[in-house]
Amino acid sequence: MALKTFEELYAELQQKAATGDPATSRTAELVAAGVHTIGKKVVEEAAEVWMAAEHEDAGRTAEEISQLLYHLQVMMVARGITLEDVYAHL
Ligand SMILES: N=c1c2ncn([C@@H]3O[C@H](COP(=O)(O)OP(=O)(O)OP(=O)(O)O)[C@@H](O)[C@H]3O)c2ncn1[C@@H]1O[C@H](COP(=O)(O)O)[C@@H](O)[C@H]1O
Repeated sequence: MALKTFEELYAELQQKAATGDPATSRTAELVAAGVHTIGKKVVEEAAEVWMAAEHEDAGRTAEEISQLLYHLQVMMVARGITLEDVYAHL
């Protein structure tokens, strides 16, 4: 299985937000829905990471973390925040 990097996912999501069809792209659908909707997903996925870390195995926790990272990237794309904007604070 070819693994996707954080940078590759971000580039894909930028493309989906710009040209994707909300009927077939979850990213385009979320970006069209807006920051309020995306923010609720970020909080929901963060809670799922916490619950998985406390009560489930590492594999399930990793899956929830991937969903949180996805939704954080969707928020970045929706707000026009680049990877460099974030890396500058790390
Ligand atoms: N990595 C992800 C990814 N992770 C999570 N999700 C979405 O987040 C959902 C998981 O959250 P939930 O379990 O809460 O799902 P849900 O209950 O159906 O969500 P709600 O509709 O209720 O809000 C999944 O069903 C996906 O819709 C993702 N959607 C897309 N990607 C990747 O993003 C790229 C672009 O995808 P599209 O924009 O869909 O083409 C592709 O590489 C995808 O693999």
